[in-house]
Amino acid sequence: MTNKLYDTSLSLLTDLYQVTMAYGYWKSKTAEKEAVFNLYFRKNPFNGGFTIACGLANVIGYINHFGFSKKDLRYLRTLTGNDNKPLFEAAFLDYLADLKLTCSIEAIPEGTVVFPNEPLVRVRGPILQCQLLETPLLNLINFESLIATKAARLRLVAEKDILLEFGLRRAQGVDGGMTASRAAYIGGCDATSNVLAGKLHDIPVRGTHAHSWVMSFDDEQQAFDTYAQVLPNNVTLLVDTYDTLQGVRHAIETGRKLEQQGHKLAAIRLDSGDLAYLSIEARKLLDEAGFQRTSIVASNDLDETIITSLKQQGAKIDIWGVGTKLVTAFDQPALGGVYKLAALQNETSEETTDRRVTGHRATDRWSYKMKLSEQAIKISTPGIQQVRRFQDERGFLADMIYNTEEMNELGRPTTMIDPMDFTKRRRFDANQQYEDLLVPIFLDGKCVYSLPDIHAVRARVQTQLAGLHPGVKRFVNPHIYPVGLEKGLHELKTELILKLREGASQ
Ligand SMILES: Nc1ncnc2c1ncn2[C@@H]1O[C@H](COP(=O)(O)OP(=O)(O)OP(=O)(O)O)[C@@H](O)[C@H]1O
Ligand SMILES: O=P(O)(O)OC[C@H]1O[C@H](OP(=O)(O)OP(=O)(O)O)[C@H](O)[C@@H]1O
Ligand SMILES: O=C(O)c1cccnc1
Repeated sequence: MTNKLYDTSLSLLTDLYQVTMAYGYWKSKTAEKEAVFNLYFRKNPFNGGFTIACGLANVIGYINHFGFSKKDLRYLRTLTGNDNKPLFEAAFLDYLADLKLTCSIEAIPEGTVVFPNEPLVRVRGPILQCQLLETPLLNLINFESLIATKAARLRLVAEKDILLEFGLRRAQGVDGGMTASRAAYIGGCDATSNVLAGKLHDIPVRGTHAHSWVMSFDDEQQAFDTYAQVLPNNVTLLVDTYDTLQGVRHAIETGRKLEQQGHKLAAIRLDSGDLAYLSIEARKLLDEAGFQRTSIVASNDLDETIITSLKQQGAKIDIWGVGTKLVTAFDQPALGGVYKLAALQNETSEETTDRRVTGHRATDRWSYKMKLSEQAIKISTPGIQQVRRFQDERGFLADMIYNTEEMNELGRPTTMIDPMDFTKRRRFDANQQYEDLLVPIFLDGKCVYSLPDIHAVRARVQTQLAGLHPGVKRFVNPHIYPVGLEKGLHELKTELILKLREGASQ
């Protein structure tokens, strides 16, 4: 976990504007006002049809260690405005020194398939605290979900083959590498080459050897034989340093010597050239020499498109080593998750106003909030949101976002409306099977969630993917999984948009 790596307070791991806004709330005496924020993304990455939720374990670690240390506060005290005077007054820093998070947080467990506009995390608590969490939560969830999704895509194309994550050397810094290794394993990799990730996250570690090993000997045969003598129980030989097929013959020769000593040649690795042609030819040479059980590993800038193509070409590859394009999410370097204010505790004076604004039943406690935009996709959804996933024995049918406050009053919602086209509606009858996806993680600042181990999270990804229709999982123009708003929430949102637009034009 992040905090194991950086043994220090991470509370300053945020954008300055979160601290200046926190100061603003404190100064204007609204810091304790209860707010609700939702964290969600607007588009699946890689032009795909699904996303894998990941990063919650690090969120829990971050929040459990939250607190401004003396050094943090000393640093904040040095910050100045454009008049060279301190940005924050001392009493605010004293407030931060004593600050303990009391937020209640619900989230969708790691390893769940999720879709655009669904709240992955919902934070409820004093607005100052919710605000301070925006940047770290986005940082933690966006990257890990992105990499877990990439790995899940690789797993889909690799099918039953072994998938190794080789990315550390190309990762975005130390934490990029550590976090990517964790998320890649959760998404579907079988092991990583990253030894520290193996130790900290309990991920299996695997590896072969580099060209330098071969180059450090006078000839390739000597290099292979020596490697096999030193590590007879872990022999995967990289055969492409000089001439790949000649390298395979040298590996076979080493394999024969290994067999005489009761060991086996586990695999050879191809790292350049035409991987389809070379793997087919290498397979022939190995089989003819009686090494049918020796596997072929391939690496070299692989991604899901190349692996698909290699499989279509009949490549004889059993193990895929994927680095750069996995850990850097090469074709889409960020998931665009956002964190938006969705409700604010009502005060008596606002209650009346809000009732008038929304004309809604359950607005006594909350003023619902949303961000308007010229772009429909950027309009946020108000409410204390939950996601209800309807399913049957064949898999997932649709996800309905609803307002938990409305549920208390209206009972079970049954009509779901497509947010992009309100004429598209779907009814779910009362005995339709469902699961509510967000579960309690923190209650008044106290962690109430017991984290599943990483292997269980990894297994969850596969069961979740099995619940999706194949069309949603295809890479080219995937079928769009239905996600809609519960009718009451749709109406609330529509009323609020109309009201805000009216207000803005006055
Ligand atoms: N048969 C194939 N079909 C599709 N893509 C392939 C095939 N064989 C290799 N590739 C991919 O083609 C890309 C470029 O390979 P290229 O031939 O430039 O590498 P190379 O021969 O190893 O050169 P270098 O030594 O610079 O790495 C790599 O991403 C590799 O995975
Ligand atoms: O290609 P990736 O998916 O990132 O997988 C990791 C790469 O790292 C190693 O190469 P190295 O960096 O030593 O040099 P190379 O690219 O010249 O092989 C390995 O041989 C792979 O090619
Ligand atoms: O073990 C390997 O073969 C390996 C590890 C990291 C990067 N490339 C290859």
